[in-house]
Amino acid sequence: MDKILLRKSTSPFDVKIALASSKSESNRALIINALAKDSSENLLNLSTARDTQTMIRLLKSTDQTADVIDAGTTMRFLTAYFTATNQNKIMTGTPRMCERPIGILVDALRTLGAEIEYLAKEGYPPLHIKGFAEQKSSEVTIRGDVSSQYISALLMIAPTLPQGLTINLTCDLGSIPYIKMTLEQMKAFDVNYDANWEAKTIKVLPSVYRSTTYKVESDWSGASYWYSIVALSEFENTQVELLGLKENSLQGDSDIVNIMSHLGVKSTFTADGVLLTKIPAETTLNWDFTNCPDLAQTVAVTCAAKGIEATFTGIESLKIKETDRVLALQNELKKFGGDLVEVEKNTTYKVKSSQPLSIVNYPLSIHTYDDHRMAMAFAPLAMMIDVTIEEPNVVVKSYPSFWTDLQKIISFDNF
Ligand SMILES: O=C(O)C1=C[C@@H](OP(=O)(O)O)[C@@H](O)[C@H](O)C1
Ligand SMILES: C=C(OP(=O)(O)O)C(=O)O
Repeated sequence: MDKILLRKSTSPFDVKIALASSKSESNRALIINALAKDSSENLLNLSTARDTQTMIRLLKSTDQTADVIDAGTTMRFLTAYFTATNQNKIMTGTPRMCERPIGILVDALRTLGAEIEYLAKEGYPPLHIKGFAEQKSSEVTIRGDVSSQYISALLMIAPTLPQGLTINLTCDLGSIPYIKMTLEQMKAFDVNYDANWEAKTIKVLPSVYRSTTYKVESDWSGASYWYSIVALSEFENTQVELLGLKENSLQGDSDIVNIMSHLGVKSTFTADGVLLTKIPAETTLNWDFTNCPDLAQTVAVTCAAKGIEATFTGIESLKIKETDRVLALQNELKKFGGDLVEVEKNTTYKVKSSQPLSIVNYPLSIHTYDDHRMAMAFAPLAMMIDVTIEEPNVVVKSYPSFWTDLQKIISFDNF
């Protein structure tokens, strides 16, 4: 299936969606559980996302080469895990994965005493983890403005190191909720930490993970596409209940509740999840995505299509994700009269909107750049117009049942 044509929604809907579970929580639970030297049977509701299935496969595999495909957390978390457990492994992935930086994590692991070599370009996968004979330092200093995944990776192995670990963070921190998610999941497995966010230090003493039953929450990043669907639906009585989401979530992307309250969606928490209903939208939005970078594409498409004037900050990290998401958004928003215009170098962007949509070429066809979030962020346009999504299978990275779920509200053709 290399294209899918989504037919414009023609009626209101009232559906319940059993969302995919969070790949971020799942991948942390799997690493921590492996460090607790337990099987994964005590982990409930693990994600079916390819990123998580890849993590499960590679944790079990005895092959020397670990191919993470395009999973960033799997690459970064396993690099630290294989180091801490002194395994001789070659870490690799897709060509794009080999363009996503890992030098900051490798430098930190080398400071701790690991022997790691780059097999192609300095600072990028593929790399060869050769061993970790003895801990040379109990402290590392790393910058926190490139990817929080390096910090999460180091934190999870920290209690298993003979001297424990103190992490000193420099620069402006990004994706902090993901670091807090890591720390909370470590705590769930009985490991404590001492974090001083003012001083930007996190200390973990040598300690033992205690295996426990852990249930993964549904995925708030995946929920964001349903918020966009409700925001863009032309029918006032449309509503969607997303199952398995909690009001007090470990996931920073639960901020979508707040963002969408400005864009026309009300959230009401229920016994089973959250009910989304339509409310009037505001005309402008200013949002800093530093703590929720994965929501930026969803919100950009929603604002562009709804005619909401939006200013985005904190989206620098989008350039080093599955694709350069800033460029991908610019290219695709332009196809219906929108854009993402850089107004201050690398810091501030304005979403150009188009109301009514001004389609440059019919039929509207969205290129997805091997990025699941491009496919899912543009799919809600089907509330307003027929739209083709190219390479729709990309969604398997985080939300394999996305198209099946979408079929509950609209019809579409595969080709
Ligand atoms: O730790 C995690 O689970 C993630 C952290 C974020 O990455 P960065 O820290 O690189 O922003 C996020 O974009 C990614 O989808 C998942
Ligand atoms: C950036 C993402 O994932 P990762 O960095 O883990 O590949 C994502 O899922 O949007």
